[in-house]
Amino acid sequence: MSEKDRTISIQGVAVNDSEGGLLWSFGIATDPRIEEMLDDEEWIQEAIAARMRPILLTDHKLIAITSEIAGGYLTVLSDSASDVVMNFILNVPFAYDILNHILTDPYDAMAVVDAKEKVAFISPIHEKFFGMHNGEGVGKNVRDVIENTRLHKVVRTGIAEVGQIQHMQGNERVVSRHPIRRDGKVVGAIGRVMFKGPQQLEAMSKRIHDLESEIAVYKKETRQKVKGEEFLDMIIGQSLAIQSVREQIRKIAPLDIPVLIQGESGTGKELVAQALHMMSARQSGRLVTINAAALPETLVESELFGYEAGSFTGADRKGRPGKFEQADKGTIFLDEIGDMALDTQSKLLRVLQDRIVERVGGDKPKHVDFRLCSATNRDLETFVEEGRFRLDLFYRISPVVIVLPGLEERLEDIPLLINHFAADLAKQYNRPVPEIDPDVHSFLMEQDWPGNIRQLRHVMERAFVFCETGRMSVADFQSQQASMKPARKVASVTSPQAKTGSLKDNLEELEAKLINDAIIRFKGNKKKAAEHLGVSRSYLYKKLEALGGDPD
Ligand SMILES: Nc1ncnc2c1ncn2[C@@H]1O[C@H](COP(=O)(O)OP(=O)(O)OP(=O)(O)O)[C@@H](O)[C@H]1O
Repeated sequence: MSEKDRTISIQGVAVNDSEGGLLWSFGIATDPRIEEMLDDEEWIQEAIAARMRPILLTDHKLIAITSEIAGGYLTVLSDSASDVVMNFILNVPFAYDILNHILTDPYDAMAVVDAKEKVAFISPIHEKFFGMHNGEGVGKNVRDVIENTRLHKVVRTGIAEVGQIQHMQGNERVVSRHPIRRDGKVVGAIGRVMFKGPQQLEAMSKRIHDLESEIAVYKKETRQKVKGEEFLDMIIGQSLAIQSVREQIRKIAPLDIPVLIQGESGTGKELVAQALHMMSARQSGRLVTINAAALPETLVESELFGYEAGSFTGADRKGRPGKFEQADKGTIFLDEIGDMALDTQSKLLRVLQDRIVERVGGDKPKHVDFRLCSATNRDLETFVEEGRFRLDLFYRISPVVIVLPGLEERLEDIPLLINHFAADLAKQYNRPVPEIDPDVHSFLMEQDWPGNIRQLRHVMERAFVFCETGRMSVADFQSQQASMKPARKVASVTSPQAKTGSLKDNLEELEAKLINDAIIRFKGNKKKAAEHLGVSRSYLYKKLEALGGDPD
């Protein structure tokens, strides 16, 4: 503050004798209203006690500071600052003491600079901290007094800096710096530094850090859960059987244990594998699918383990990671594992035991971290008995087994599935969602579904594509009846010719008939026949083989 400012703010002075009588007044203190106040001993005693007293006149707001002097009292009257300051002094009888506390608080030091960046005030504790004696810093440029200060910058920019860390005397301190304005103009800046014990600060910062990490973990878990639940919701159905499947997935997914998914073709094994992956902690890794039935024997090793550059003719110049490497930190989904050649089974077993892969043509074994999920529509136990599947591999892949029900075990889910596919197909073909006649539900619930949900989807798709009215009726499905004979009626037609009365024999016979019809209808084209039946090609080949037909 300049000399000029200082004289301007003092508006008047008065001297009282020791009895409280007014002896002399100067400036605004000569105003009769003020003189009357000052001439009152009680008022003087109260002013002494409070150290600061407000004087509110209609045209003036003043602050009186009264001190004892030899033989009487001296009162200095100055202009009040803002209304807030005035209210503070008016309402807090110990306002002076608070100001004194703020200026001398040993845990919360203060420094004030003027517009010329000179130190106008610095708390005694702060001065001591910098090894200066009382008053030594005042009047000096703040940069020469406070290490790493930015108060001069705050004076220049007028921008506050709150909660920053300042390195001083080998310590990290939390500081806040604020510009101070009068009539909109920056007249100085105030800096405050927390001098709390370093242990307290460290403990506080550690606690904040711990809480932040905890929150991050919860956030990640919630995100994973929400994302995972979306995949679980994709498994449509409210039957007890499908509810139990969803419950098993929920329980098993977070555990890093191998899972075997068993179920007929088209029952949703791949959907389950996706949900298991997305509901596990590995969801940000990849879900890599290997179709074991389609693995060409000559390329098994390079497919599964990858290869190094130039390891065989036709190999990629840079080399390529195999499926296991791609699944590192993720999940490997071995689909149709029952159809895996015995030789390949041994190779697979080695990786499952050691979790180490070596690229073809390479010499650097690599550890891979994956969760194993396998699926089959085969009866693996029988395969093991027949020597077509390794027992040790069977144990490795099946600590937990999820068995998916065939569609005939949950016919009550058909209406839900129909609605789901209708909405899905409408999206896929960019058409409005069709209305569905209620008797479509009962009609489709009466059919036989050897190809399960995949077959139901195909049937829906064909009907949807040809339905031009925006309303699907039974007629839209009747044309496809060759591929979905009514289960109950067919059973009664075929039972007289069946070898025995058992359901299994009847179903096998019916299946053989349907396959035969499809092969005839598509003039031996197995791809089309499999599509029409809603089964995978490999399933059709196996069936033809079993029926003694020519799979090729
Ligand atoms: N519960 C279900 N809800 C909705 N769609 C399903 C459901 N189950 C299967 N699907 C759908 O049926 C089709 C076949 O499912 P998926 O490929 O998962 O069967 P799969 O058991 O793996 O068959 P395959 O053994 O022939 O490979 C997919 O289009 C899938 O989205």
